[in-house]
Amino acid sequence: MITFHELDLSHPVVQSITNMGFEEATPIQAKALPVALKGNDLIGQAQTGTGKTAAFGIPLVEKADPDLDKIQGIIITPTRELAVQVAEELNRIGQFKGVKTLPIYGGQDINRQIRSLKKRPHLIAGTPGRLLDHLRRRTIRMEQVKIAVLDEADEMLNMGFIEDIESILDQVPDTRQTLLFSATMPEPIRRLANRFMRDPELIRIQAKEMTMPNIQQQYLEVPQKQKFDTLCRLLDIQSPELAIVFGRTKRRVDELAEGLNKRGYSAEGIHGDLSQARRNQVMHRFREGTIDILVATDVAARGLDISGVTHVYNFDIPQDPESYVHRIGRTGRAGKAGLAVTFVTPREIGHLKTIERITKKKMTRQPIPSMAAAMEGQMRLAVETLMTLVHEGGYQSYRVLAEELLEETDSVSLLAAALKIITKEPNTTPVRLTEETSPSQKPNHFRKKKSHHRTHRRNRRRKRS
Ligand SMILES: Nc1ncnc2c1ncn2[C@@H]1O[C@H](COP(=O)(O)OP(=O)(O)OP(=O)(O)O)[C@@H](O)[C@H]1O
Ligand SMILES: [Mg+2]
Repeated sequence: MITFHELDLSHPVVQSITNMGFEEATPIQAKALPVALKGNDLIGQAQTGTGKTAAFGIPLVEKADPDLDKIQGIIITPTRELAVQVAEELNRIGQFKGVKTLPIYGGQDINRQIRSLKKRPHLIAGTPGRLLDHLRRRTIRMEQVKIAVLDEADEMLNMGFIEDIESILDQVPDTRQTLLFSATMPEPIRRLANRFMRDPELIRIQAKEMTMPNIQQQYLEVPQKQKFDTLCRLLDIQSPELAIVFGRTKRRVDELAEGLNKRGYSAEGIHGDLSQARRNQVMHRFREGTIDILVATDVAARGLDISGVTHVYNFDIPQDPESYVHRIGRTGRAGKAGLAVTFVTPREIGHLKTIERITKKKMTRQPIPSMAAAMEGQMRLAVETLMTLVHEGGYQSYRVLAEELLEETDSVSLLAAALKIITKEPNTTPVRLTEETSPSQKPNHFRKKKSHHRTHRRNRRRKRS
């Protein structure tokens, strides 16, 4: 194990890392930091939730000069939410050194961004389209950029961002250092990446499986029409602290969020058709626990780090194994435990097997839970709620009333009635979902279809986020 003191970092950087509660470097950090600090290009691959952000964030902050009022590093991310999150983590790493990072993304008022840029951030985390926009307007200049990072590099290339990324990197001085990170790095992507990089060192944390061992993986074979009731029962039985439910399309996400609310769960949906203000609001409410179920398209599959996500439900089976790995990786982060449950219709079993083969990990089959099991789960939760209160106290003012009641009625009847009141009995309000098609049996089919036509790429990008 390597502590951050052994890594030759400056005092203010060590101070902020300590302040963030990091004690030891994670394996990818231990291997990538010395290479990145030395100034070499690198391709870093390690499983989800293992601290890749700090693996590039620490060198970015370490190499930035807080007294130079110029942009000195850029991080390109596939989604807006990820740009925001990466900027936040880098601001924490830079807090004592005085290195500031600004997120720049589409859907936010450009004039407001221009005003923020005038405050002279040292680092920028942004999405490709909006970064290019600022470069064209010359509101971002990159003459002083020394490090460029592509986070979730393979996803950006899948999404057809390659030309945008090339145009951005074209404007960064050739002497720059380039770092590329992702939990998944298919071979063709690595070859392609070499175009942007000089002699990159490949740093891979070798693992038997693509997924983290602390994520328990299960699947249920469920007919399409029973999926929603099954999800509700699982939620009743498992009572997740925070859960993400992934749906295939935007319509699916809207319908699922609405259906869950009808049945008394506190859920909100996020996808690329919502206004950016709304997307930010939903993420904020989920992070602080105001809602406990986030229903999402794959827009939330990459990189998002929300502590307390205990469960991931793939309501619709993901399109390809990479997407599966990233989706379930929203739980089980930083060593915590997590449970991932995937629904598969009888005709999708072949697709599930493909995912298992590529991730080199078997999912455990679970039966469809019964209504009685859901009821039992909710009763157990009621008892837990009650016992927590008993231990915590704070019900003194109810004691006299309780004693009076006990004079007239027996204690078991009283307690049983009280439990019935606090138990949320399974709700069976009818909910109808529009049918969705299954993913293609050829998991990577859309990746092979390359188009260099700009409008086409833009359309596809919009469809995916
Ligand atoms: N050395 C460390 N010690 C303890 N916690 C850490 C350490 N490094 C990072 N973390 C925490 O671990 C969590 C996951 O980190 P991060 O988001 O960087 O993972 P990632 O590898 O980028 O995952 P993904 O592939 O999903 O993007 C974060 O909450 C981060 O603050
Ligand atoms: Mg990440």
